[in-house]
Amino acid sequence: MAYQTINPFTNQLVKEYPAHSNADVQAALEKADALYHSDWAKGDIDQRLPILHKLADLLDKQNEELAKIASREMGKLIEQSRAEVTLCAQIARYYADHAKDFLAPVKYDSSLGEAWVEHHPIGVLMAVEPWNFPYYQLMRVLAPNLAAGNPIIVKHASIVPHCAETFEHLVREAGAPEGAYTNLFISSGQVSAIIDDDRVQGVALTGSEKAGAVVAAQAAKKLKKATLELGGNDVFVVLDDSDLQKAVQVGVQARLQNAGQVCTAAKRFIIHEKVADAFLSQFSDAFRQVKLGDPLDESTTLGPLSSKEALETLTRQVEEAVKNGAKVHFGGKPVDHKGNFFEPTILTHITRDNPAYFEEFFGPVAQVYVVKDDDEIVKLANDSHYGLGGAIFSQNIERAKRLASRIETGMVYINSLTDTAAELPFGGVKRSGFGRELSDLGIKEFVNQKLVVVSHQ
Ligand SMILES: NC(=O)C1=CN([C@@H]2O[C@H](COP(=O)(O)OP(=O)(O)OC[C@H]3O[C@@H](n4cnc5c(N)ncnc54)[C@H](O)[C@@H]3O)[C@@H](O)[C@H]2O)C=CC1
Ligand SMILES: CCCCCC(=O)O
Repeated sequence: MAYQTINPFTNQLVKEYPAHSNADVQAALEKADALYHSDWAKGDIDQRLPILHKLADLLDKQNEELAKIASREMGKLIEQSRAEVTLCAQIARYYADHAKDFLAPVKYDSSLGEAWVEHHPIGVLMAVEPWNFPYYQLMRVLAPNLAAGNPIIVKHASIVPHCAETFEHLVREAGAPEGAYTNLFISSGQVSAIIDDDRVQGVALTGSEKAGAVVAAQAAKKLKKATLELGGNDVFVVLDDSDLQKAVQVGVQARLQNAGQVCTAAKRFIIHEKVADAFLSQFSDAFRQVKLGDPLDESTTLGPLSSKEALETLTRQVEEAVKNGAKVHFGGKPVDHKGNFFEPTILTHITRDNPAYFEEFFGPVAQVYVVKDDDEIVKLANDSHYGLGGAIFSQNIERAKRLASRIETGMVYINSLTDTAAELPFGGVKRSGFGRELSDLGIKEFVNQKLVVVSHQ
């Protein structure tokens, strides 16, 4: 697995990073485990939280430089890369300000005596992260666990090594001791060996269902906890009583942000039959306005996919969908360009026997389904192997809330795209994974919630 920076807009190799050896892995494990057994990890949380404040300040100060590194390495529009760096600073500050309260002892009334639950770090964690939010995915694991005292060893995606290395340098510059956060350019086999190591107590993975299944099994074999943030095939429901203009405008953003490479992107558009024609017409018009180009050019509205392989996969998926009966309402093809561009695309008439019906399209390809009532919406939304997020547009909030409760996902947003914020839990069900990141839930995934009881006897 070569760690390479290849600019997705030019497909030019920029830099190759040397892989870390098994000796490097052992050294990282020794440093992380030694830190876990030190007062830094097990002692007062107040010695760790200033690092997160400093990290947030560094992210804000270096936002433009960090954003350019990400846009050049994985193709995200520069404005979206800036927003990602800002979001990372917000997550760092959130845990700097709230972790102490989240991890404070919780008293329990009990007939057995004075009882409370303490929160202790459990040890070294292995994080395995994807390229699509090259900094945010790392911060989602680092911030809560640095506050809690769990050292992190991370394997980032092989196509974003510059982001990976830069993030590690920032964490050290913020004052984190050696062993608190270590980035390793390693293979899947080396990840497996790390998970197997008795000094590692848990695994956090964000990525594909395939990677999640393999890594979670490796963790389970050694009875280690895992959190998995995997793929999604999220619905974007537009009801007959929605603000259609807003639904179209948000729908375009929800499908095309990050060139559609978002686990919680809107992928299955479920439109009430009364507004289907109007929605499709306005949605197509909006796709027609899209400007493909260099992600660093502020006027670009659709950048390239992250890699040649991602473009080949998406092209194959669309071809297969059409072969099995889908209709191309708009777009449908890769763009003849040196970069990895795919046209903004709308597919309709996807029947349940079409493989596309159950597939996630990790790119600017919208599947549109037309339904007649709310029961059909719920049936269609839940007829999926995934259960990550979802969005419902309606001006009848009570109706939307009822639908939100019936949709089998980990998150539902009403009159908004499926978003994320430090203070809100993120995660899904079914093959979208398990566990939650961010909020008060995220910081408790890898702590020992330890009961202490002082008997009255
Ligand atoms: N839930 C989410 O936020 C994301 C989900 N995805 C899903 O992943 C798919 C492909 O994106 P990729 O980044 O290529 O996902 P991927 O699952 O191939 O890679 C994610 C991370 O897992 C690592 N990995 C893969 N197989 C592994 C193994 N056997 N052992 C250890 N590590 C392994 C990769 O090197 C990378 O660091 C997308 O189609 C989407 O479904 C991708 C990005 C984000
Ligand atoms: C803005 C939403 C972030 C989703 C991160 C993901 O694709 O895993």
